[in-house]
This record gives sequence, C-alpha cells and structure tokens, in this order.
Amino acid sequence: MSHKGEADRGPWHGRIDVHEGPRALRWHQCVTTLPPQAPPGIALLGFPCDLGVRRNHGRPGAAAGPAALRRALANLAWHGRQPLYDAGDVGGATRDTGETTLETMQAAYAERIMALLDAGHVPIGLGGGHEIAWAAWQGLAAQGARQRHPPRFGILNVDAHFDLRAAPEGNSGTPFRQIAEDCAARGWNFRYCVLGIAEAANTAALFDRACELGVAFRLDEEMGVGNLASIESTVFGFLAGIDWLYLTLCLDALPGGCAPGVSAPATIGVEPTVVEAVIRLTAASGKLRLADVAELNPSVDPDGRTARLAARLVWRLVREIARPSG
Ligand SMILES: N=CN[C@@H](CCC(=O)O)C(=O)O
Ligand SMILES: [Mn+2]
Ligand SMILES: [Mn+2]
Repeated sequence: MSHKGEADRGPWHGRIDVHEGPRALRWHQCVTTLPPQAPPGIALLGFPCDLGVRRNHGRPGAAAGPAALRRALANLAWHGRQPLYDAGDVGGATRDTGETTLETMQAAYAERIMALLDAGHVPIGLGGGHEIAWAAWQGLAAQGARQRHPPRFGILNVDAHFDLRAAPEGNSGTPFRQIAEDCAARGWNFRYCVLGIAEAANTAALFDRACELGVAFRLDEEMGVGNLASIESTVFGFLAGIDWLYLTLCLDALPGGCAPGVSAPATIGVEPTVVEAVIRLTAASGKLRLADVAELNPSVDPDGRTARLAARLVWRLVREIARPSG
C-alpha cells in the first residue's frame, strides 16, 4: 500500500512476486490510502460495528469484520485499472460526549458515503452488521436528493432475511423497514428486491410486511445454479425500473458450510457462484452506485473461511466494476 512505510501498512501486506514482472500485482500493492482530491475510483470504507446485531439479540463480533476482510483481500490478485482506495473505518464517537452509539456510527458512515459519492467514487462498505444498510441508505439518499432530478433508487439485497423488522429502535434486522419509511416520508417509491430468502428464517409477519411494501423476492430454494436464467430475469426486471442501485450482500445468505462466520448461518443458502453471477449482472448495468458486504463475524470464523469468501465477493465486485463495459 502506498503512502505508508513498511512498518505501517496495517492489514495491507502479502506476497510480492519479484520475479514475475510488473503485472504480478496483488491488492496490497495497489490499494492506497484515500488522498484528498483523488481521481474517481473504488473506495473501501469500513463499518466496524455490531451494535445493531447486539440489539437484535444476535451473536456479537461483526465489529471486527472490516479488519478481517482487509487482511483477506490483501493478497488477492489485482486485475483492475481504476484506482482503489482504502478510506479507512468510520468511528462514531461524538465530539461533545465521546459516546459511540449505533446511531452515531450510522451517522458517521452516512456522512462518509455521501462525501465519497460526491467525489465520484464507488464506495464499497466493509461490515459490520447489516445495520450498515440504514447508514448506507442515508448517505445515498442525501446524495440523490441533491441531484436536479432525484434518481429512482433500487436496493438489491442478497440475504436469507428480509430485515424489515418492526422494533422501537433500529437494529440489524430493521434497516429496510427504516428505508421504506424514509422513502414514504420523502415521497419516493421503495424499490427493494431480496434474493435468497429462507422461509424458515422469516415469520409470516415479515412476509406480510414484504407484501404490503411491494418487495420483490426469491426464496433460497429458487436461487440454485439451475435457476440462473430466471434469476437473471428477476435482476434485469428490477434493474430496468431504477437509476441508482445499492447492492448489499448479507453473508448469511450463503450456505452455512461456506459462511459459518455470521450471526445467523444459513441452513441451505445461495451458492457463491450464483452470488457472483448476481454481482456480474449488477456491475454490468452501469447503475451500481454503492455496495457493501455485511455480517462478517470473525469471532465465529476460526479458520477464516467466511472472511475469504467475503473477500472473494468484494474482489468480484471490484473486478466487474473495473471492466470497460461495466
Ligand atoms: N441482520 C440479520 N437479521 C436477521 C437475524 C436473524 C437471527 O439472528 O436469527 C433477522 O433479524 O431476521
Ligand atoms: Mn441475513
Ligand atoms: Mn441481513
């Protein structure tokens, strides 16, 4: 990683293929700390927070997700052409009291996302619990509202859960209900599509709420490799009705055997190849403005396989955004 000395590269270190020539690059050799006035690129932004997971009675530990993700990304092969920045992690301590709450973390993240979008970057959020989505939306919506004609927003969530819970306070299970309410308050349509819903992990009340809100979804059992053509048409249909896409990948959508390091591992789940296919489609649309990976919990990921899978999905995202056609 440039802009830093050998001793201060944090997680960004790995193998250097000194005998392979100039194209033998890995992420740790290409990522730079985000400088001021940087040309547009992809900006990684960490959300080291599990306060929403805790409030949702889940298994804590996702606050360590961004660090584990960076470590897993560092040694991956670099094929991109555009700049790749590390915009650091957000901290949520308030200036007056020094207190950090879920809401202060979300506000800090939203502010950074808005600034990154404003500078022309494509931010990729490294979670953190899925409370990252309410934070991301606030940044995206603020930026969209500043446009001459506010775009039609769409949220594509790859997740075993709707995360439309009703609760007096926000948590990791409420972000898309919060976004729906925000859209209603702004007079915007709520366009939300979820891929990978586990019927056994969402109550009938949540299916009712999804139905009332006009949410499009596919069950986990409709997300097999054999369903790819029909998955493509769901994604294309959704993309056709929007201008700006927010893609959020909840790692508990993936099979529990591949992604045990989350608060609520999936029993069946969506195969990684299918998630990659969804990423390809969304990146190729040219509508992707913002993405993130949520729920990585290193404390229940002893062999690091969930972090490696999460890194692979971030790698795929960056690889596809980098393609000239994308
Ligand atoms: N972001 C995760 N949301 C899920 C968690 C489920 C669980 O912990 O069992 C939800 O609230 O439904
Ligand atoms: Mn989930
Ligand atoms: Mn989720």
